[in-house]
Amino acid sequence: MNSAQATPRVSDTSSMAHLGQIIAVASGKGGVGKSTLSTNLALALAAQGAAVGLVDADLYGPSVPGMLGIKTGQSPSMSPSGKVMPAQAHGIKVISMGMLTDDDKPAILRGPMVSKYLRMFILEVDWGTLDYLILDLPPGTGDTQLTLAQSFPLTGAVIVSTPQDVSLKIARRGIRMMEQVKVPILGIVENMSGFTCPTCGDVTHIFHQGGGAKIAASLGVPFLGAVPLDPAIVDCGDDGRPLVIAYPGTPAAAAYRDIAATLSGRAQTAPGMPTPFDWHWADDASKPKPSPVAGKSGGAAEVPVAMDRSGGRTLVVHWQDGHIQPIDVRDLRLACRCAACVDEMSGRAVLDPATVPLNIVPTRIWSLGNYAIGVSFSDGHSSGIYTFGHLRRMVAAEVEDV
Ligand SMILES: Nc1ncnc2c1ncn2[C@@H]1O[C@H](COP(=O)(O)OP(=O)(O)OP(=O)(O)O)[C@@H](O)[C@H]1O
Repeated sequence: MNSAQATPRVSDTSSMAHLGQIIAVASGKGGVGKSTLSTNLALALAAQGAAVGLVDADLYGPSVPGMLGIKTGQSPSMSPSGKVMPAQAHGIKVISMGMLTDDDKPAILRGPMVSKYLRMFILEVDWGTLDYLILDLPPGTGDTQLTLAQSFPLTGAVIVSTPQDVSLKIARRGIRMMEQVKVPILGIVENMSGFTCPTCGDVTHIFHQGGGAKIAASLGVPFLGAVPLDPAIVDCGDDGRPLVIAYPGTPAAAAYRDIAATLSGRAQTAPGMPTPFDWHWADDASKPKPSPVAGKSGGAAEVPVAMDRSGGRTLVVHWQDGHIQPIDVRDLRLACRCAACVDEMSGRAVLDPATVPLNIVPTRIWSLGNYAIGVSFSDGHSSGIYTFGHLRRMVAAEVEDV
């Protein structure tokens, strides 16, 4: 187990509050359309009126400047306070390694330098006050992902996949990696999921459909939408005018806007409970404060407004729609979906309920973004992430095989 797994992170959100929601766009493998999604998502959020920054965190193969028509190889100017001025393109602020080097000369950087540049891109850029900072991660599960997850209070990650089984399996691995480093999964996007006819605009499904939605359901994370394959996206990438700007009427542009609307809707379902919190179960220290807004019918089903304990063995979750849900703490342990408890590929349970002590209790419960909680238990297990959706859907049947 590495240090990221051993030491759950409790975010210090206060010093980075001006960055707004920090959303990482990730994929298990390259070429699935991550940079295209990051760029169009950032523009779609900006079109809703949000202040948006975009970090091209792919230091080795920066593609965002090309997609946005930003000049490369020119040193950015500095603000009077000594911060790097981001480029401005189509109403969003952007920083990329491509702005510092010619884009045909990929950066050769050792691990510590990767970390240094990423910190600079996030902390030493004059972002002003943002609603969203979108991070376009390089493909895979390496240094960049770990640095970002461990150093910054990410609101969560959007995972991009394509419909082929192999991609979806790799996406599942990416999700597991994010969960291991305690980054909540905001959802999965299936890209290139059907073909948009350039003549009539109809979408034909040339690969099988629905794999992204199925994986999302099996992992208990939201499915954010499917973006069809559209040849115009490639031309837009080459022309520096992303699809939502150049061809806003296409099905793919509508898909990007829907994804942005879903993500921002989720961000706005607050106020839930104030975060961050780090609740010590035994003495009730640092118990999460309840939301200023009490639960009532018509509220959101998957937003908790308070958490409590009852009798030492029951976690009581009060939801925004007024539902009060008692959860036995051993059931909570048995419902863990981390890679050690559920097989990564098949989704089958690996945890043997007989190995979980009857008197198990949580030791700590902490907030992860505004989307999930992490729990460490008295048996030493602490790698599970419980999204609010997962908690809400926990029913006796899920844990009846005790
Ligand atoms: N829905 C789509 N329809 C057609 N082409 C697409 C679509 N999405 C992305 N592309 C094209 O696929 C190629 C790869 O996209 P992109 O660079 O966004 O992928 P990536 O996952 O960020 O790749 P990398 O791993 O290199 O960072 C680009 O040429 C892009 O224009």
